[in-house]
Amino acid sequence: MASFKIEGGHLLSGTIVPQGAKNEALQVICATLLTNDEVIIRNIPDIRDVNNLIQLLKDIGVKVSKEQQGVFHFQADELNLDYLGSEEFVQKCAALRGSVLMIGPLLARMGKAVIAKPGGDKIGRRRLDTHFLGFKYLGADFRQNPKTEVYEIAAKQLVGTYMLLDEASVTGTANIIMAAVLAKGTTTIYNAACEPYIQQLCHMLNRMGANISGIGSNLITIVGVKHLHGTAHRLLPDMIEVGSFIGMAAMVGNGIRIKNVSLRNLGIIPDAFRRLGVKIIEEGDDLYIPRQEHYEVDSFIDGTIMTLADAPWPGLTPDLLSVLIVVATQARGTVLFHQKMFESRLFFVDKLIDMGAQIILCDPHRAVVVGHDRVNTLRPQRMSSPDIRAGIALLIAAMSADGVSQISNIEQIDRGYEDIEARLNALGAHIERI
Ligand SMILES: CC(=O)N[C@H]1[C@@H](OP(=O)(O)OP(=O)(O)OC[C@H]2O[C@@H](n3ccc(=O)[nH]c3=O)[C@H](O)[C@@H]2O)O[C@H](CO)[C@@H](O)[C@@H]1O
Ligand SMILES: C=C(OP(=O)(O)O)C(=O)O
Repeated sequence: MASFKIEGGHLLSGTIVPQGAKNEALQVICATLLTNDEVIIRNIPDIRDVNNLIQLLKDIGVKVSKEQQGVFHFQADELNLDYLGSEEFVQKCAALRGSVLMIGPLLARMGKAVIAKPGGDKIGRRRLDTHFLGFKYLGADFRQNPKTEVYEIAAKQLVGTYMLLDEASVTGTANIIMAAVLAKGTTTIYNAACEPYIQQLCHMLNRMGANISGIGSNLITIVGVKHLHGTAHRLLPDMIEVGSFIGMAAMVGNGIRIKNVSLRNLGIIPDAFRRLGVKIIEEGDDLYIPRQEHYEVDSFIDGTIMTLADAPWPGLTPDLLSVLIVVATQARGTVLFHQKMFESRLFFVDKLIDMGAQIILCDPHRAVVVGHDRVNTLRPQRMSSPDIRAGIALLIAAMSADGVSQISNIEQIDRGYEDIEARLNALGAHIERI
């Protein structure tokens, strides 16, 4: 298990370029399974989750070649069907949540998929009901082995239909769309998730010959086609990384420019930081975050205490609440965070409390942060990263602390942030991988 040793108290300045979006990458890489032709994807981040998924695709016979940093060619013209059912493949899938996104394309193309309960963050129960209910609507047969937690899905012919999803699941929606593009007839998905990740997937599929409309809304219509062909696709900048850098710039920045953020795809993210009082200047498609001597939490119009809560897109993504919490620890004022979607994502605040933050964890879903207004800086600590976003939040907290901190289990951070210590050290951070 690797660790970061962080010498805090250094101000960061300069320009940082966000990597390609992890969650989009996981979807569109799986979508390459839908055609015999070559698909080229650009701006692929060099991170653990994406690299593990690419390896899984190679294992099942997809030809993958790297043209240059971030540019990969995929060709799924000869898949190894026997390996798909093997114990080894099923176990490898279990290590990576993104592997679940292979089910839709495999079902559409091969008529069957076998997958173990996927891994990912330890952030509470993460059911897959929406995925399987969607496949069932399309006529698939679903079986679960309760002992091995292996799921088997099979269908001779998927047939389009109307479906109302039980919740707007991000990967669930992507999976159902990928299954429906080659189904017979028309599929209508209501209560669909509509994150930029999903929009990008739909645009790519349409360029491959699919017929998807309603992109960007929660009502998606897919007219099935007989086959898809190759295309080229470029990933958007990772909006969660952009948000993480805004948080970092607010806490320890001395003027930070985040380049080419694709502002119109950030949705409400910059405004969530602005509600904590963080000044963000939009310059073309860049964000410039000046040094924040002080920042003051907004209140609601009626004067009541600010609440920041997650919600399905275009609401605030749950993936940024951990970073927003760290930023709030040094704001002037009080804010209530309500993490509605996940059950265990707030427990990491214990570590911030150990660092001297004033936080009341009301219950697993709600935490009140009373900001220090920079009067007291956080204290250095030894801690472990429970999940990817808590990991980056703790890294930001450690960079702001006066002294040397250590964060273990940084493999969680590596799941989603490319070469993070080198990129932050280039701005003036003092982070060492040990
Ligand atoms: C690989 C990937 O893309 N992962 C993202 C994806 O995970 P993933 O697609 O697995 O997450 P889901 O959207 O399925 O659900 C996330 C959680 O939110 C709950 N839920 C979901 C929708 C809803 O309307 N109400 C509700 O309460 C679910 O029960 C679950 O506990 O979306 C999550 C929610 O944005 C993000 O945190 C993950 O980073
Ligand atoms: C929860 C996340 O990832 P995953 O869904 O892959 O666990 C995340 O990216 O914040």
